[in-house]
Amino acid sequence: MRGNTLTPVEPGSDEIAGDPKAAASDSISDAERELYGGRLRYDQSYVRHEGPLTRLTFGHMAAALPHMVGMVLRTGWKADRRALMGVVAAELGQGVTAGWGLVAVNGVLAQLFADGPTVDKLRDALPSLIVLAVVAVAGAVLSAWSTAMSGRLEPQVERAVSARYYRAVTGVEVEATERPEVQRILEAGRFGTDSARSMLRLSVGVGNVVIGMAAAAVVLATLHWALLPMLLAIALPKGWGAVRSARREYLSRMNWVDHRRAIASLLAYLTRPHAAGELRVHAAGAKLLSSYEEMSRQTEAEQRRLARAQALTDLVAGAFAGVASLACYGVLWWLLATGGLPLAVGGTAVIAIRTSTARLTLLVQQVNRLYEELLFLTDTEDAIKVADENAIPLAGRPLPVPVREVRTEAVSFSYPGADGPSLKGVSVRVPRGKVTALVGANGSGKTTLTKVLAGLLLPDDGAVRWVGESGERVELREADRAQVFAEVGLLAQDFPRWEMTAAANVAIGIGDRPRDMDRVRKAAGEAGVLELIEGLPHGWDSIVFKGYERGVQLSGGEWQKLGSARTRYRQAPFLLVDEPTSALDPHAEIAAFEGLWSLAEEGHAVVLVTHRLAATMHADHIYVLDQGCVVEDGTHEDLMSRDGGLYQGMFTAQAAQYGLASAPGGVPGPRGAQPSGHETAS
Ligand SMILES: Nc1ncnc2c1ncn2[C@@H]1O[C@H](COP(=O)(O)OP(=O)(O)OP(=O)(O)O)[C@@H](O)[C@H]1O
Repeated sequence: MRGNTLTPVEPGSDEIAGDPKAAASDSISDAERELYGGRLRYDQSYVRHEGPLTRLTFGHMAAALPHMVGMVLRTGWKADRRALMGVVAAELGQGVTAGWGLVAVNGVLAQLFADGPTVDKLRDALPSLIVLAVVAVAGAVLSAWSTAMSGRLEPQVERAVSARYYRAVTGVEVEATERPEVQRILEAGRFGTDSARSMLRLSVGVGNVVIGMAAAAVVLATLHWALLPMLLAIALPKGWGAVRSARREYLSRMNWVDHRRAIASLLAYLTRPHAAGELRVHAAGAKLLSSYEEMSRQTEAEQRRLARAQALTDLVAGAFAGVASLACYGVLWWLLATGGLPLAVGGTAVIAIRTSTARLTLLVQQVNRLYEELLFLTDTEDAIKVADENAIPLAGRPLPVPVREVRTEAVSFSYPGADGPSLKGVSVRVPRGKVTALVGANGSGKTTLTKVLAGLLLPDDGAVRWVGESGERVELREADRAQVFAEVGLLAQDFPRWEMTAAANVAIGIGDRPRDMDRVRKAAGEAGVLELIEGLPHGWDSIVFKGYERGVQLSGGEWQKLGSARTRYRQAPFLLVDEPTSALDPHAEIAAFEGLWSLAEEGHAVVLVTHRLAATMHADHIYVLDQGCVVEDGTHEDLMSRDGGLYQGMFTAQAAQYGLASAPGGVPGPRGAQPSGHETAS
């Protein structure tokens, strides 16, 4: 199969917003099919029926524009009101100077067309000429002031909108982020965060031109009423063209979002260190590059389509504006010929119409961009709204102090869009001072259960109770979630590897609270990574990603130790660790398990998810999950005594790899661990 063939999809299946030409570039490439299993376009029904289209009508836009400009101005007001007032004053001033300029031009022309000797006419025109010079200087000063103030204001507005968006998005319930319709809206909002900045610049530009044109319109209207409709007749076709082009551009961008993201990710893989081996040895690099070229050709076809359509729209708008200009000059001719307009006023009108037409072209370009940015900013506003609707509640019932244990009672949970539940009627107890192990086959629901215990996922059915010393309890749904999170330390299977210093990678375990380097070192020591970090040329200031000036590369196991140090540094009472030793060497693994047991002895609750059953032998209580259900639970001894039990089968199979199948007790446990030193938590 050749790499660059494009197959058209079924006719009519993908026309965008009733634009049949959109179908021309909507084809599927072999690369899309091979790497992504089908056509990569933003969800068609969304583009066609939901949010974007409903707001693409001219009326909706006209109504939304003042609202959005108002929002941007309010953001600017909050960020830096002096700069905003400076910009507005400078723009208003420029409009006024433009109006004065025209009045002065009219004065000069009136003097020049008057009767009398030229020297006298020039002398009489001098005051108007001086006004013209002052107006020009004032215009230049005001323009420079506006540039300086906008430069100060724009980044602040962008920061404010971005921070608002990302704050809202990071506060959304994890379950909601799994819902495709929410995910889509949140993702679309990302593209509008810098639109606020552009909108401010464009609003200022549009404001400037509009004020200039309004001044010209006032001057023209006072010269002769008929001149004003002429100006409007030239403006209308260009305005129509601008809105049409912006709509087309926006729809195209929305429709190609997934495609563009996929291309960006293909290129990102080519330079990622962790992919370097396969890129070369498996020749994956060649495949990615050819796919990139093939998919880029598709976007180029789309760009060509847009450029052709834009050219056609410009042509039509230009033709209508040209006809309007001709008519305009015809009326002017007629007025001058019939004596309805003095010659000097005719001259001023010609200058006003010419400068207004030039401004109009600028206005059209700016409104075009403003309209497009407005659509993206509306997406961001929608995303913030949806994020707020699905936000983790900020308040709730306080947890008991201290919490003695967390319980799930007949908890069921299905991921949005999944075929079936990942947890079915699961009841477990996680007491402080004990190690509770979750075991089971891949996909049996262990990680999902830890997310429920952490308060990240709210169950569909059943209850999660946080229980205090004297039995008082708070259910997760009504609990103050910030307090729940404060109780929990996570070491997830795919824990984040922050592209920052080693110190930051540990200290981020307590969020934005002040860093305590003594405790960072202590946590690193307990996780077995202190010597390594302190032996690096830049020690704790080493950036644990190669490519930076102080960058270093850590091995998988070293990263796991750093992740473990982060969780320890957090010092949360409930520790949820998911496969914490998968990359560790045998000695490090034993040390890591020992560490977990000593944490339990200090009073922490440890939830251990692992496939290493030699470690679970010494857990206080073991829950065995199978297809989302707890099918067995008890101590290792209890579970091993169940002939034909799932745990017994798994343990025996693993032990057999070491030739120890017949002697379960003979599998080496963590050094120094107390096999039966913990009470059973059932
Ligand atoms: N984000 C998700 N969206 C939809 N389904 C999911 C999601 N995460 C997990 N699942 C499904 O839920 C089930 C349980 O997954 P979970 O990750 O809890 O299993 P696990 O026991 O931790 O597996 P493993 O041992 O492989 O880590 C699986 O069938 C999985 O496909």
